[in-house]
Amino acid sequence: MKYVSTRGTGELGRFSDVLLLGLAPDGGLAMPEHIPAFSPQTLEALRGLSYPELAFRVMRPFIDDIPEADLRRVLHATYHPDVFHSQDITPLTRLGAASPGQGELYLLELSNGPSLAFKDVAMQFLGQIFEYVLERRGEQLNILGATSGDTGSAAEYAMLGKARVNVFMLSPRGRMSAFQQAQMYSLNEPNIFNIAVEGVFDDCQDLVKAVNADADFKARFDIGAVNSINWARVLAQAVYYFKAYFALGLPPGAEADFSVPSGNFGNVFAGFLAKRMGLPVGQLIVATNENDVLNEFFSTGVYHVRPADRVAMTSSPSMDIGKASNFERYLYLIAGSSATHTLSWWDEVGQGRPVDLRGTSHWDEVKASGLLSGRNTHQGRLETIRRIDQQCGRLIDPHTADGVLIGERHQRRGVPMVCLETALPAKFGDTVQEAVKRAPERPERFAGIETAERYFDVLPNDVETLKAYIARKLRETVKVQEPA
Ligand SMILES: Cc1ncc(COP(=O)(O)O)c(C=O)c1O
Ligand SMILES: N[C@@H](CCOP(=O)(O)O)C(=O)O
Repeated sequence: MKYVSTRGTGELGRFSDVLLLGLAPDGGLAMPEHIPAFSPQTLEALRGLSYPELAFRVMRPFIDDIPEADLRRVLHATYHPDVFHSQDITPLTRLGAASPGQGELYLLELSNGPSLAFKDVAMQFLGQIFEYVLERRGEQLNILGATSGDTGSAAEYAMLGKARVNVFMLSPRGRMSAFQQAQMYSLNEPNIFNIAVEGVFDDCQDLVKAVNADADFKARFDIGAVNSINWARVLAQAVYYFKAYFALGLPPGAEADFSVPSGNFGNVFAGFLAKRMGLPVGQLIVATNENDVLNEFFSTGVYHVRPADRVAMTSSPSMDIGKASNFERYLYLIAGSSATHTLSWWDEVGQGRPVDLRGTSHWDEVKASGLLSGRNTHQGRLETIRRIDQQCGRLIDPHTADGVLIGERHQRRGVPMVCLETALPAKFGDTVQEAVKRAPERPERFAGIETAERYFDVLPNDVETLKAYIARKLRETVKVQEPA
């Protein structure tokens, strides 16, 4: 399978190339040349497979430059019950019926991995596959990432002790939960560099893109990416939609709906990918918090990114995002894989102008694509956490609550609604406490983490300062020599 950029300047290579590349040189995102779809028979043959085998079958059409046996080995090492604390890796739990006469509500548990968020599912794969590809090529990778709280720790846990990888992780200073900050900043490892940026998540993400846009710096310092701008992240996330669908035990071809707490649009795009691959996904619900740029688009046809000073601090902080990176992949597909369209739309986005699809055939395509949306607020979040706790005996985190509430609003008679559990409540103790008047349980390994010593540097929102920092840290790191 060959990969191209959403903005169209030539081929990017095959899977291993785009894995290490992260972002395309023209600033676009890597996409497969086409999306292979399973026939109904092939799809049925996936039913009942173990997670690693299912992952192999779903990902294989996109990864044809790694020998089958090696890919299987990597996937079996990644998706191990010891890592995800469940034989099913991503178990599906029935919550009950939202209201009489409506379909059943389910929770897809994605957050039982090392960092207690859904990011682990794909990030653990990235840790393994990076190591495999870098080893084969004899190369080194310096990952530059941006986090609003969960990608950071998932990436750092996945890359801990990896000899060929360093992680530079940008986080918005003071805008993550106390647990999230402690989880990342307490790591004192030679290959991990935590950087608190004076800005919001979007500033961090823009810095990542700006560093990647400097071709000389990127090549000189082997800069790679772990955010969902990296195709491998999205691909690995598509697998759990298949797993959940088969776990529902529906008759062949019957539809299931999914509700996805959304910010950077990676998770819901992975669901859209699964749908395009032939999985009978009906509605894909894009659930946002008060930072509702995506809800605005799906309700009006206008995508208008929010400048940093208009990104609110909310009680689902990991979704405090005003620019959704993977939205570019979605619009690229909506436009029939047209890089010309994406290029002109992102030219507008780059200049702070809206992309307005109202009255166009593209808007018809959007409406036919199955994506719908809704927006939640602090009050709705608290009430949902409380209600699901009381009615179902299940404590959920604030982001998952956004997904559950908006999912319920879109429920269809007789169609199951699967709500993605994107983090565990332990990560957002204050909000959960406010909702149910008790502290969420946390795994023993995180006891008292908030009081641990913290290791991070503070940088201004400035790309040249960041590049100088990376260069200096790599010079100082004994095991990484500055390239000649
Ligand atoms: C807990 C949680 N929920 C939801 C999201 C939103 O997911 P996405 O950015 O893939 O839309 C994030 C961050 O990405 C998150 O950390
Ligand atoms: N919510 C994320 C932000 C980045 O998302 P990603 O999926 O693009 O890595 C976070 O918690 O860091």
